Amino acid sequence: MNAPHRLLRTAVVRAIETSAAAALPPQELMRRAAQAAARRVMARWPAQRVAILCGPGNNGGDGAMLAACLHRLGRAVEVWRLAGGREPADAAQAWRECPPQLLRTGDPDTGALPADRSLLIVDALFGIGLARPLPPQAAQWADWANAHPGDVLALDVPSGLDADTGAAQPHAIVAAETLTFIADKPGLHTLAGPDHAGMVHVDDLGLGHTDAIGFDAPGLVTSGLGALTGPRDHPALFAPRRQDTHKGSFGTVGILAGAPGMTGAALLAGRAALRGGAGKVLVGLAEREPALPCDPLQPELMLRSADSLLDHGEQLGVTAWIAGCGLGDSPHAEAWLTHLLRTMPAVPLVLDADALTLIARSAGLASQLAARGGARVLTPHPREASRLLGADTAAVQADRIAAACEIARRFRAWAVLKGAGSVVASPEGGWTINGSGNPGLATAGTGDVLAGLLGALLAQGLDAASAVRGGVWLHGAAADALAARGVGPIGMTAAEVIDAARALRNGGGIPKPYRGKQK
Ligand SMILES: NC(=O)C1=CN([C@@H]2O[C@H](COP(=O)(O)OP(=O)(O)OC[C@H]3O[C@@H](n4cnc5c(N)ncnc54)[C@H](OP(=O)(O)O)[C@@H]3O)[C@@H](O)[C@H]2O)[C@@H](O)CC1
Ligand SMILES: Nc1ncnc2c1ncn2[C@@H]1O[C@H](COP(=O)(O)OP(=O)(O)O)[C@@H](O)[C@H]1O
Ligand SMILES: [K+]
Repeated sequence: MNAPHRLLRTAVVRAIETSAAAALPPQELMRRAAQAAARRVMARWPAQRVAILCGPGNNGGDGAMLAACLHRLGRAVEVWRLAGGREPADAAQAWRECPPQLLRTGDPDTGALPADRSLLIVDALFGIGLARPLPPQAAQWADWANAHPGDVLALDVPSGLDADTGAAQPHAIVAAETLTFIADKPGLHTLAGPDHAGMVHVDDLGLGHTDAIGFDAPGLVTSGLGALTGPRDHPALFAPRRQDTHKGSFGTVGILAGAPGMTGAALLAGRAALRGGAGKVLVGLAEREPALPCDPLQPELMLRSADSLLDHGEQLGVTAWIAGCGLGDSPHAEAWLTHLLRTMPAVPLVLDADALTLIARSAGLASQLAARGGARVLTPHPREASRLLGADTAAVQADRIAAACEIARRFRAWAVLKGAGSVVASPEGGWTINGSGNPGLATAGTGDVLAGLLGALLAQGLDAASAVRGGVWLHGAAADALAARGVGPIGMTAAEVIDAARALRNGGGIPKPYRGKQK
């Protein structure tokens, strides 16, 4: 297995920074940050004129030192320095080293600079230290940078983006690229992070792999240390199948879903489970007498009534359950879910959509869930998460990592908090952010497809961590593969995601992460 792509919350970055700085000559980390930025500018923007916008703290210090480096390399570079602020020692030294003739007074947005791709703007206004709204002058400069037709390179974090949560202030910088220092940060990959950070590059400032750095803060480690999941983290998805196998080798998925009017949700989950590789898929429709005898477009699915499936799940050999997609929240739905939670307690279970609403409003169901022995997976979108936590949706989105970890802790289950940069939290307290996916998934039915894929992977015997993290990655990567060939993001459909996921598992090329805004 590859080393994980670490994501560190600011408190952990600060702890590493402090211990590393104590062991190094003064200014050394900032010097390394500026040199890394200069290397990136030389490689990616070899001919552009460079305008560097600097803030009052050490992020501005990085910018001042970058200006000095680029000047030494013969590049045309100009620097604007935000008025006011308390100047840390490293930044003060950086300004002493910045040749004064590079410094411009006034504002950069006067029309004197070229308004085209021949100008690179570097955002060194604020990094991980911004704890207040952008001051008015910084907001004005950021508006100008965001309207610029050429690229913006953000140092460490796009100014105005919260490095921990991905929450963006009004006027926050929208960068083509972010060069982030010491380690990658979760806020660059969830919520508004991907829209503001663009492509993220990491420079560890020579501190080595962050796993190897000792930092004396165990409390920070559980909450502050996570990982970004990418294609190399999920080898179990791509394991070749043995020849000597049969349909019983790949598990049976049982699905409790699809109240009248919502049959499609059940069928999408069923098709995703089948094409996600399950040997057999049984769909128990949430109707007394299902109106649909079979799915004419997927006749391999075995349709039953919910009662029949729940009564015979054990005989039918179900190896993973999915419940909730279009299930409804009627008393019948609650009774079926109660029945299911008592059924085959060692079998893995994925709860989505209405099943989450039912769990949220019944302490009895929640404790039945926690009492089960097999893997338990909850896949809320932010609204469903808010019900599970008894908080409002804004509070969930204000710290998606904290929300996902709290759901996992409270319900003793895996939690997938969906949306751009889905957060996956384990019942043991670990968290990851999924690095695949794009707005093509913002369409009805893709959540049903995710539930189907997760159920299929669990039924096939993947361990819970591989099934949940791998399934979430696969779902997003399928959408990325579709977008890369023009099937979306606009107009992508949930059913298309299923076939793209199947192609990836069978050796289809791994798509690059989707990045929407490229000038
Ligand atoms: N230290 C190191 O070893 C290394 C650090 N590195 C770099 O340093 C960055 C972190 O630097 P930082 O801590 O100085 O914070 P930064 O992001 O520059 O912003 C805070 C500054 O802005 C000020 N300020 C905040 N809000 C404000 C407002 N609304 N309006 C006005 N002012 C406001 C705030 O003032 P204060 O709130 O403290 O009064 C403070 O002065 C990090 O992201 C990386 O780029 C790298 O060189 C690697 C080595
Ligand atoms: N902008 C986006 N970027 C990445 N993934 C997204 C985006 N919008 C939606 N998704 C993903 O699509 C799925 C939507 O699930 P959900 O909201 O439950 O849809 P539905 O209930 O219609 O099936 C989730 O996996 C979510 O993470
Ligand atoms: K910045």
